[in-house]
Amino acid sequence: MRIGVIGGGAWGTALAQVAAFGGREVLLWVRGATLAETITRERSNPLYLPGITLAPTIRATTDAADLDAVDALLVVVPAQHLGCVLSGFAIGTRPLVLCAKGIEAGSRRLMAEVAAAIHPRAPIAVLSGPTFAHEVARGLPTAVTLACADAQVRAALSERLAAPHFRPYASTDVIGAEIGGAVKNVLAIACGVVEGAGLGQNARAALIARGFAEMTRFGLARGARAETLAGLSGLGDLVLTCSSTSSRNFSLGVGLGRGESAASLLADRRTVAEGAFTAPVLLQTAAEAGVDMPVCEAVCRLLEGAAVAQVIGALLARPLREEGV
Ligand SMILES: NC(=O)c1ccc[n+]([C@@H]2O[C@H](COP(=O)([O-])OP(=O)(O)OC[C@H]3O[C@@H](n4cnc5c(N)ncnc54)[C@H](O)[C@@H]3O)[C@@H](O)[C@H]2O)c1
Ligand SMILES: O=P(O)(O)OC[C@H](O)CO
Repeated sequence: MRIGVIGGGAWGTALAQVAAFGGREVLLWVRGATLAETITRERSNPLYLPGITLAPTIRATTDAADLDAVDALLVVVPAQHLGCVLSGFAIGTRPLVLCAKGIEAGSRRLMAEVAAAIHPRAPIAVLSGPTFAHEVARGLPTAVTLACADAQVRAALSERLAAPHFRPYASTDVIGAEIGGAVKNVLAIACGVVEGAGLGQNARAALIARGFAEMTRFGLARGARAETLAGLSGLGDLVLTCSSTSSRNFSLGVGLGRGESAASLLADRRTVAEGAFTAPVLLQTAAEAGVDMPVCEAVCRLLEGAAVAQVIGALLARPLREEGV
């Protein structure tokens, strides 16, 4: 199976490195001609994944038609651009492996819904889990959820993408895998706020646990399975992203917690902090489904400019309730 990767940010480049394991050829579509040339000639992506020497079998292109020659495509562009980018490719019946974590603003659709509307004949898979790109690219051990409804496609993709340091766990729960990845980014911002505001480790652990309850409530309401939400793409990724400044979402939260404005923190960013875009649309979708998500709502208020002390005070002043989802 020849693999193509759409998107030359940190994660697309790291996944190209995984797919190139063992000398297999990989074609990586990126947006800029200079970046494409640097990746192919110098075997590095200094813009998005500095310090990593890429496999010699990775070739980059800016021409969507070049990807007509591959058998399956990993789609690794930010969630808000996925629809627009995918419209530029002819996919037919080839599998699309969606690797972005988010919900499309406006349409309120998950990535699989966006992709299926544009390429209805393509089998859809979702790859998600606790995966900092720079660790994966360095060959450090990583496990992910690979969800796809089609058993044959799922098995073929799992086998093709597995490497000694990269272990896909197969699932049929595409919605569950998507929801874990989208919601954890919002919760990671909340945990960053706790860090930035100096609220302590107890508060961070409480946020992870109550945030997971929110993720589970929302996921179950959307048809996700509880075991997927408790797996790599849900709880696993939540724990990773809520614990480390390597996370762009957590770092954004740290800035908010220190009292910096969302506008200044997001201005001129080259890299994406998906939670900032997912938070408002997640809240709208949750309200529509009658699901209460107080932590995610607090993140929305902070992104809109509310004061940290006020938002934290309101969260803590909610009526006492029984524990559980
Ligand atoms: N970086 C990671 O560790 C990691 C791990 C797992 C999943 N992800 C997810 O992968 C997705 C891509 O993130 P990333 O980290 O590779 O990106 P990045 O932050 O490294 O780079 C930004 C990317 O966005 C692209 N971009 C910017 N504006 C665009 C536009 N108008 N149209 C199309 N593309 C545009 C850039 O070309 C670049 O590829 C996100 O959904 C992210 O949550 C990232
Ligand atoms: O840097 P973040 O916050 O986008 O997190 C990257 C990955 O999603 C971690 O699994």
